Amino acid sequence: MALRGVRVVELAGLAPAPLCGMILADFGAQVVRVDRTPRSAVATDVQGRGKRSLALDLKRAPGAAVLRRLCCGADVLIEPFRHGVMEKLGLGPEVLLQENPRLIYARLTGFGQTGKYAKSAGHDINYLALSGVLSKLGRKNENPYAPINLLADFAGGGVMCAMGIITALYERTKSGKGQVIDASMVEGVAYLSSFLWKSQNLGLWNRPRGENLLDSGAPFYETYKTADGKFMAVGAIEPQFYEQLIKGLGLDSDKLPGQLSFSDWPEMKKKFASIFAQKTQAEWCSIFDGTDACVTPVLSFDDVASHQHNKQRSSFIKNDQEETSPRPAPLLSRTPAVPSFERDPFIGEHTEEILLEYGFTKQEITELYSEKVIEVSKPKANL
Ligand SMILES: C[C@H](CCC[C@@H](C)[C@H]1CC[C@H]2[C@@H]3[C@H](O)C[C@@H]4C[C@H](O)CC[C@]4(C)[C@H]3C[C@H](O)[C@]12C)C(=O)SCCNC(=O)CCNC(=O)[C@H](O)C(C)(C)COP(=O)(O)OP(=O)(O)OC[C@H]1O[C@@H](n2cnc3c(N)ncnc32)[C@H](O)[C@@H]1OP(=O)(O)O
Repeated sequence: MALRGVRVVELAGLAPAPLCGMILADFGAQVVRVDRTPRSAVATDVQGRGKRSLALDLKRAPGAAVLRRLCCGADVLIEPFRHGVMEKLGLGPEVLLQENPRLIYARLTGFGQTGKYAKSAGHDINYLALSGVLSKLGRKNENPYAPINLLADFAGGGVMCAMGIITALYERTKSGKGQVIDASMVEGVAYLSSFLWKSQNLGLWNRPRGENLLDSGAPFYETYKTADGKFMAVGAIEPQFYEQLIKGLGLDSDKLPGQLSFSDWPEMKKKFASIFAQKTQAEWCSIFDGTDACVTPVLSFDDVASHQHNKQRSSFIKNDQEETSPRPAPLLSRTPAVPSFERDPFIGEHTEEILLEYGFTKQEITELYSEKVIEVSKPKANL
């Protein structure tokens, strides 16, 4: 796998950092998740695939010292706390990079390491709001709408941070040096929205929210309910594809207003909606599959893995617990990701083996354990 041999220490966090660690693990990195003690706490990381867990109390000086030693032997540290937390623990970048100048110290936060909000709490919706992107999302005459926590937490956060780490790893092959990554989700999601900024002069966004080409204003870029209560997604932007949509709907384009006649869009939406409501999703699929009309079913999580196209590409996988999830993307031809099929780790499940691997002696481990700096958890037998 592409990242084989890369050693990552991920400090347990809420949602974005766990995705970042999981991506690196899927592509072959050895990811150690540092969980809090006590180990009786339930892991909140549902993206623990391929990781091992070490339970360590960072608030105690010997615990912080353990992390410093781990970072001496690691390539990457991912920390998900607000600015100042690591410094307070004596684990700031100036300390860790001095001890290991090759370390890539990734700081994945909402607001970044500097600025008015650097020390404030926040969540996806707040980062999305501050990036300007949230103001663009939502239907006509409705409040801005945050599409789950996908955009800031995961796209602008976890994925962007993984990109930063891989870029820094590549740069290190030339310089031999690590560096600090200040991955702010506000900036990550703003960067992700570059197209919106760069396309402003094209007139794509001149109208109020929900009345533009790609923000649910256009009838040919919309979802429509079918006779069986399901939905179809329509993305027929280019005129040649729009023509196929019109044909599939059984309409005659000579009798319709022009595709880009904004004032007719609300009426056209009503027309399309009433036609889509006359057939089931399966019936619409049989009409549009194999055409270039850019019309696809809106699949539920129940249906997605068994859809023929996804099945043909094995886009979804089942782990040993029979849980379905998306296969890592993108597909690399020679060195594809090989996700673990095992269950996620329990908190502290691998404490001892990780410490041994990072050069701690049995004696040291016993002392850390008796001082309650680390915790060790053995999975219970399934009786
Ligand atoms: C919208 C999403 C969030 C969705 C998350 C949900 C999926 C989950 C949220 C709540 C979960 C539920 C809940 O936990 C209850 C149940 C628990 C059960 O176990 C499972 C079921 C639950 C129902 C559970 C289910 C789900 O998991 C939830 C519903 C987001 O937007 S996530 C993005 C958030 N933002 C960031 O990550 C940006 C950077 N981080 C921050 O800004 C802050 O960390 C944040 C998120 C605001 C939290 O602030 P907080 O004050 O809590 O933390 P920090 O200031 O960062 O400081 C951390 C402190 O912890 C100490 N520490 C860390 N590690 C250790 C250690 N190993 N040992 C000792 N101490 C440690 C550290 O020193 C800091 O201490 P101080 O505060 O004293 O400095």
